Amino acid sequence: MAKPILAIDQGTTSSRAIMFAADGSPQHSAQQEFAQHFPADGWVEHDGEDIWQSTLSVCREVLDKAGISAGEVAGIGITNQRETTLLWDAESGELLHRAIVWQDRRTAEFCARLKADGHEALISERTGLLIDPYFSATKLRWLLDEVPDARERAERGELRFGTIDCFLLWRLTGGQVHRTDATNASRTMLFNIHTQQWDEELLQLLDIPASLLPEVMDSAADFGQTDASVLGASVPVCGIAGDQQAALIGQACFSPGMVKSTYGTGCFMVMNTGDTPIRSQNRLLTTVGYRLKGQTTYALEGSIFVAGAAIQWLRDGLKLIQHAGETEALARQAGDHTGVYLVPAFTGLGAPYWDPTARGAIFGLTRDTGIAQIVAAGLQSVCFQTRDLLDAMQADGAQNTAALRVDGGMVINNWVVQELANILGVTVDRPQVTETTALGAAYLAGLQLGIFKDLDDIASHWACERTFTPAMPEAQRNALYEGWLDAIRRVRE
Ligand SMILES: Nc1ncnc2c1ncn2[C@@H]1O[C@H](COP(=O)(O)OP(=O)(O)O)[C@@H](O)[C@H]1O
Ligand SMILES: O=P(O)(O)OC[C@H](O)CO
Repeated sequence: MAKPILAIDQGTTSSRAIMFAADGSPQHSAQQEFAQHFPADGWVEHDGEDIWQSTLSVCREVLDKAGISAGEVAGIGITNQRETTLLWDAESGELLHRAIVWQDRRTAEFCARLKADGHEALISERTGLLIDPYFSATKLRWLLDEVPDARERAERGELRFGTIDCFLLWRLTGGQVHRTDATNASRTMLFNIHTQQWDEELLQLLDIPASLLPEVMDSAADFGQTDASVLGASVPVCGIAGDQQAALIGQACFSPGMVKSTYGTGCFMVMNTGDTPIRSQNRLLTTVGYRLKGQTTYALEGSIFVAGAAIQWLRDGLKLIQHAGETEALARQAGDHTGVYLVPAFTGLGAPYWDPTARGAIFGLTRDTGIAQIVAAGLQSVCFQTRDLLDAMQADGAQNTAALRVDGGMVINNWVVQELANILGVTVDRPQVTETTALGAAYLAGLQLGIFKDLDDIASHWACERTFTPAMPEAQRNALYEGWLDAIRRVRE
């Protein structure tokens, strides 16, 4: 029997490892949360050592649970929170600063200056992105400017930059391999998605020394062998993709027009657009969906910064609930027309608004409003934000959005998924395996290892667990959504 595949899913709030059998079924998993640091308004950091230690520990735990040694694993696939930026010393591996997380807005002013100086057209054309603090480039520049001696050391070639995949690969290989894949590179705002190379002109514009950057590989490739001392044996790392692209693969969205939406800390809707990098007219991102055998498949993406994070805030900030799981029953109690809207713009608004200065608000409170109504509004905000994205995608010409494939930690909540179908007015399919991010990483590794023949072979493994069909009159759907748009207008004033 073919050996299993170990998938590492390094997410925003936790690190996970899942052992997949050679047929793609999940066998064992381990998960560890780690600390979030909020040193100033709009700043979000992770300790790179926490990321590394939690990843190592879940890998060891999952090997233990499976009762096998690392030598019995066919290969490793890595998927990761994207854009989050680290800088380390090439010799000692010492990190120069905590990771600046994708949600972090500290470079908003610098981004505004880049826009005012008229650089957006060039950056968009080359990278498919918009100028926003979300992407790695301005975070890296901030590190070079603010960490003592960093720029001088970078110019002497002593430092390495990496997104989380790249950092984990570096550590797993004992500091031997400095590589990333095309999906992660496409989120840096330094990578030319047409030529599939780091863009010299953008490096100059942003004052980033090229020696910092990793080699960019296909998403299924021989990235390197782990150092035997790390997991107890040397294992090949043969798949890497950013988590939203990995979910696209795990959801088998391989034909142009197929869309998936993942609900974790944030929400990311990604549509396969085939070999054409479609330029959005509605402030969506053009990005690399996956690159296999040198062939790039592009995608259109809508990124929302706060989805499950709103539920965490209800739990940890407002202390209205003790566990995310309680929200489903509360939302059912809330009643249909509460008129309460929660806009979770804690770190600004992502697609399609891209407003780093907006902040959150709750509207429509009355004496009848209680915990249930606020919780329901928190869950609904995720559905309304998805509607913003779907409308933008359809305005960009998306034809085939009759069914949306969903996954991520939030979709366990049946109320949310039903409400999503209601507010979108489209069918929503929830697959049997909702850990599609890790599954996508396992598929990539499996492709490289020859465990899966091709994308058709992978697609044949996708199975729907439940279909949610819209059950709300159109007039009600539109009236509810109008209320949301009004709330958005008010947080942006
Ligand atoms: N039953 C639930 N209802 C609503 N939200 C939930 C539920 N269970 C988990 N969540 C939310 O899902 C998120 C976790 O999803 P996950 O995919 O693990 O996130 P990430 O990969 O970003 O760390 C958390 O923000 C949590 O609040
Ligand atoms: O950790 P997640 O699942 O919320 O995903 C984070 C995204 O990759 C950020 O772009």
